[in-house]
Amino acid sequence: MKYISTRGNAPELSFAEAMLTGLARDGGLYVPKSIPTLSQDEIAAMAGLPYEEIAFRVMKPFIGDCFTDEEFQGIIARAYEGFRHTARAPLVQMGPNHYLLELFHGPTLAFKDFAMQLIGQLFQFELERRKERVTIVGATSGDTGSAAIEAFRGLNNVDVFILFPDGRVSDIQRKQMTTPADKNVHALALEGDFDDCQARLKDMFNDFEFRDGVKLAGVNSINWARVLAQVVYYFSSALSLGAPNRKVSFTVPTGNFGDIFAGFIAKQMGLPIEKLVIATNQNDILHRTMETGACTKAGVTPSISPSMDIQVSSNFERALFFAYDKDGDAVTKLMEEFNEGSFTISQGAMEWLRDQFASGRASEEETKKTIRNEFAETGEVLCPHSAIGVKVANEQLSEVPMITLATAHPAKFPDAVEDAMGARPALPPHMGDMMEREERVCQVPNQLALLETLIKDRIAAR
Ligand SMILES: Cc1ncc(COP(=O)(O)O)c(C=O)c1O
Ligand SMILES: N[C@@H](CCOP(=O)(O)O)C(=O)O
Repeated sequence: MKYISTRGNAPELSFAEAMLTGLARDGGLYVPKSIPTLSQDEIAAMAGLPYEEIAFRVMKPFIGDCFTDEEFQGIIARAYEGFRHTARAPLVQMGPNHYLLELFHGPTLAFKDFAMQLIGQLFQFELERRKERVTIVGATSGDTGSAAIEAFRGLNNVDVFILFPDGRVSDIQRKQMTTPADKNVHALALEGDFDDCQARLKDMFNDFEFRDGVKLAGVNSINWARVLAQVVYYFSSALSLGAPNRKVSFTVPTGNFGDIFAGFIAKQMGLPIEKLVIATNQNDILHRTMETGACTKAGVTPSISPSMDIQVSSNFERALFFAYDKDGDAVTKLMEEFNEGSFTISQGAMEWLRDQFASGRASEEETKKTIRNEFAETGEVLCPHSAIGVKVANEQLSEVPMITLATAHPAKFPDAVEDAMGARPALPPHMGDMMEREERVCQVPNQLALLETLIKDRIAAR
């Protein structure tokens, strides 16, 4: 199994190499050269199996010979043993044909734990085997950062630096990133928004002297291994509702497009998915693009769903690569135009995208109303991101069962939830004292050179 860049101008890599590399050296994102498929019988045979076994069968075709079966099964077992729900990703019925996939039972209460716990184990295994160390730099709008810190804290062969937008994450998200005392964890509050954090991260990858000097690695969904781990719960949830003999649809609260792209991969592998619905908040560049064919930056407006406050949606590039028939030059050109503010998608590519994805958006008021109404009608307390999914899913319901991804625990966003429904969701007991814990954070300007110097100095001081 080989991986190629969406910009067509970087070396082909194995799974392990692509995982440790992060962003391709031509600025693109790694994707599998061809997407492996599972037969309907192979999918049917997974019904009723534990999550870990489904994970093994779904991901194995993508890893080539990088790990033996025994090694990979051990890695998966260790990744999910800390989850607080035996099903790992349980389904809850919201209506006659609508289900919620609860993805917040991992250690940091967000769907990011599914991938981050796995790549934490994969990195440890691979770095020990190679006797190497790396510097992880991550950009976060709140959840990726906390999940990455939890997965990599305390490791000797990894330093983890997390850039988050100062003042634009929830208090709990900030505390999750700034309170771990481990010496290898560095929380950096950047002056700017998430797009600035992600842009500086990509700049660091494109500065080869810095990249090679610190042995830079990435754990955002630019890293293919992140996307792969997220493919699994599309299978596990669809199987619970009768796949492959019954089709299902998914609605996915979307920001950086990683989670819904994982759904696209599940479909390409043979999982019978009727619809994949992109749900955005008021920062609705993806919804506008799907409607008009023009992808135009409009600046980020802070919302009550801060983890989705994104305009430069990294993984959309992976979708474009497939929409343009794997033409790396065409993708490079679009991305260059986007750097200037906007690009227009060709009619053929747009038809392909509309065939693969539907879309919708939720305003701030609609999000709050959904939290309030769903609690009254079903008893389920939704986080604002999940509520956006539910609002958009409700507009797309049909005779095919709809699964909406609940991407975070409501207690990560207590102010927004309380404002919407008048009650404050409680944190699980292991995080009950979170607000009293002491913080360690460094405020940083949005300047590449200063950030690189800070990272190099911190590593040298270790
Ligand atoms: C809670 C939550 N929901 C939804 C999203 C959007 O996911 P993606 O970026 O994979 O589209 C994120 C972060 O990206 C998130 O943290
Ligand atoms: N919402 C994310 C943004 C980063 O997304 P990623 O999936 O590319 O890591 C966050 O919470 O940080």
